[in-house]
Amino acid sequence: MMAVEQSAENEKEAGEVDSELLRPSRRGLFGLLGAGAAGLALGGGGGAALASHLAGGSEAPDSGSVPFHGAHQAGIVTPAQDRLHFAAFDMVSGSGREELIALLRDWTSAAERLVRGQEVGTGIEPSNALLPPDDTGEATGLGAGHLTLTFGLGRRLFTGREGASDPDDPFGLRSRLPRAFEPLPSFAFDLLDATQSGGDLCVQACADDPQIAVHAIRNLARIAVGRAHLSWSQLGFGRTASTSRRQDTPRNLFGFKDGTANVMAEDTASLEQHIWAGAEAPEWMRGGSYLVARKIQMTIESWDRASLDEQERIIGRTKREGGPLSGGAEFDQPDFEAAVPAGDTEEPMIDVAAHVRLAHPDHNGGARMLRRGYNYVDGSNGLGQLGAGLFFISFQRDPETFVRVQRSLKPDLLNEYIRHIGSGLWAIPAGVQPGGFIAQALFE
Ligand SMILES: C=CC1=C(C)c2cc3[nH]c(cc4nc(cc5[nH]c(cc1n2)c(C)c5CCC(=O)O)C(CCC(=O)O)=C4C)c(C)c3C=C
Ligand SMILES: [Fe+2]
Repeated sequence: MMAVEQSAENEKEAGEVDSELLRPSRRGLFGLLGAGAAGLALGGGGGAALASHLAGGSEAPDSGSVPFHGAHQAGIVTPAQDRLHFAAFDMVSGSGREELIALLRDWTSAAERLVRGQEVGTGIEPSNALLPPDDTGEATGLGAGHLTLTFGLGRRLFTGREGASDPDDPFGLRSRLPRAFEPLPSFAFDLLDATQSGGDLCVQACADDPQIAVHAIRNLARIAVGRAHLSWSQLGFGRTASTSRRQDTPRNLFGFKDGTANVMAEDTASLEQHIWAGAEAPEWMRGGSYLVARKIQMTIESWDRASLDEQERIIGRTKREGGPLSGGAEFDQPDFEAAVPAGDTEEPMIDVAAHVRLAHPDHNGGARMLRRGYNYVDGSNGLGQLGAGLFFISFQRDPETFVRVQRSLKPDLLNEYIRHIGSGLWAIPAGVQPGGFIAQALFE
């Protein structure tokens, strides 16, 4: 026990120890000797930890690490980190069930290390210097940065390629398709770009540091080579939702607080009711969820020319405090019946086409989702306009929730300033157990 603590203590400084191996300082040497001594006292275990150090990894999680294993995948109710790298992958044609399972196993092993702030595989030093290192190295020394990796399965894995002649069931999953996993319909005003939509698999990498999230996707893409390829990805730089009451509400690129009325981690009853798939779902999906991603371009230059009154009318909340226009503070309930006299008649304080009215559960049969989106800026278009917007992500027990809310946003005043340009829907299987792999129950 003492020896385990000792090796864990040493491993806390794994990044330091690794670099110190190349240029051993007194402190580095002492750390290694300490680990070595502990290894001798322990026998195999401590020795393995030292061997792991020498191989460029550490076995103890970094203090900023979020556990990978659990009943649900991390990265849903985890307090939203500030950085995103979202990636969609397509299985290479000709690959089948065996390749898919092998890929999910390999991604699991890599993810278990990455979220602990460890290098993948044998790290940045290969066993043979003539070979490329297993890990690309740019996150070495950065720690875990609260990295979460959330894996999703696209509908095509179950249904086969569109237009392919029956029986096209390359992954043997046709009979496992959940009833709720219907494709998203097209919505009014959609201007979707196929090169930024869909995918057989998705990985949502969130972290405190963009380099950690980018490193994770890059290394998962390398591991996938020959089985799946990266089809598109999106960087996000500022969370646009809180997923815990402990977090302050952030702002989107329209400058409004976003994520106020979200389903929060502390609200376990709402999570059970609205976010986690339950008895209605096949067993492998229970405890999972559905992820909808929408890349929504925001015409921020025209928004910036709208008056404050107009901006607040469109959203239905005040810009500074985020309180409902019917009165009260940020977390007070909006009163959609509240009205003010206007000539001979009355005018609702929250416009009939304000975003929060149309998106509110009262307007959608009680439907609720957990929003976890990010701001993005992809550069500019050469006409003085930023390619900027919201990479909207929501988790819900049934994709129908998103469909319902998005349909009710048809008359939304916001639509004049936004365009949906990318879209995807993935089934997010339940969490991974130690020794298991992503979506294991689907293949049993
Ligand atoms: C289909 C779902 C939604 C899309 C797409 C969407 C896009 C979108 N939203 C904002 C800004 C805000 N949204 C706010 C609230 C809000 N939005 C949705 C759903 C979608 N938004 C919901 C369910 C809610 C909560 C409604 C409620 O229960 O009151 C707010 C207000 C603050 C908040 O509660 O988060 C803002 C601001 C933008 C800019 C946008 C597309 C670019
Ligand atoms: Fe919204």
